[in-house]
Amino acid sequence: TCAFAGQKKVLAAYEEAVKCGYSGARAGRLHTPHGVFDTPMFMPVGTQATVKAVSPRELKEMGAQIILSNTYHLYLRPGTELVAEAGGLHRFMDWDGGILTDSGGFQVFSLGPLRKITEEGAAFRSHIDGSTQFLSPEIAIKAQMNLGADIIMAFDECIPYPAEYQYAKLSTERTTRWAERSQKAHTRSGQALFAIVQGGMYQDLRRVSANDLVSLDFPGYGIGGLSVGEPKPVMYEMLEQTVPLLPENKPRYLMGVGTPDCLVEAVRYGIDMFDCVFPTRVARNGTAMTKSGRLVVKNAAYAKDFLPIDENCGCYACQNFSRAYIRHLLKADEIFGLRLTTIHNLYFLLDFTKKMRQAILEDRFLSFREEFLAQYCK
Ligand SMILES: Nc1ccc2nc(N)nc(O)c2c1
Ligand SMILES: [Zn+2]
Repeated sequence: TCAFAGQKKVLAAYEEAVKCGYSGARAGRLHTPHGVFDTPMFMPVGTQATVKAVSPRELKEMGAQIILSNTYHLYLRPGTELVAEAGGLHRFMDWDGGILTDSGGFQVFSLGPLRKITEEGAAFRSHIDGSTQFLSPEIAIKAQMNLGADIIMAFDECIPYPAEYQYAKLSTERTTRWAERSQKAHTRSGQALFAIVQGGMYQDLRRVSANDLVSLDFPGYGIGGLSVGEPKPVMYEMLEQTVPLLPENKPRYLMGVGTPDCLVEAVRYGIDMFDCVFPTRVARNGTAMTKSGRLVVKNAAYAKDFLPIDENCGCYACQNFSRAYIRHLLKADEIFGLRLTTIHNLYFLLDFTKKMRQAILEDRFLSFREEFLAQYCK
């Protein structure tokens, strides 16, 4: 194992514990006002100030450290001033762990039906009431300061896939100018602002974006514009181009990823943080995640299967209930069924990142990756 390299800096400081093997994989610790958290880490998504179908107490029990919320949604409803009056997002949703808020960049482009992007910002129609709305770096940062998350994101444009080179170039350059405006608008101490690398699927634009943002000196870096429909090998190629340009002593956050096979590849390239709606979303249509792939517990095959989803899983669902019972609940549209599949899927990913961290610390990450990928069918 390589030597320890850590330097303590204020907020979202990244203390690299161990770098191993011939991969970029590393195990670190992220310092925030709400605690010190282990990486690699998976962050459950709580878009509207709740991780759908589970309580903060259950999240704590399953080992969640930092959870995500979305500025776009909370800005539209109930409003970020209201959350500030309630004492901030931690108080509002009774979560005393870490919170990271996304800036709205992605949601505007994926949710807002009508949108117009200018140098100033993005005009869009609210998906709730169709009203005309506008987000800019200044508005998005002010909203995130109101919410009071430990880590907030610069306002960016998530470039759609595919995109013409020229469009990707102009958009990436604008995202860098927006990052600078985000930095200037960010006046709340005790809160870390991460920039977001863009560049589409173009190696040179990815490198320019990373270099420009690193020279603006942020405490951490998101990698955006990926997991937007591109083939996985293309995503990995963009990681290979981008991650080595980001400072070793700062956290790297791959946004919107993902499935376990993507996580283990991204960790190999040196990613520390992940978020994805996938585990909670597929849980709600009765799909459970296992180390051998997906198990659609709603299928008739499990009607009389009295084993748990996964016999080796330590989660509340697998410790107490059978596939037959969970299938029955899902078929009967019982809310508890969704809760059990959600609890299992979140526990599975949180436990998976813990296993990757352990493998890195014991300098056996590359063999861990091999074994996992051999068993996991995509
Ligand atoms: N795949 C994703 C997911 C979330 C994102 N959020 C922001 N702000 N920007 C992106 O490019 C994202 C990409
Ligand atoms: Zn389980």
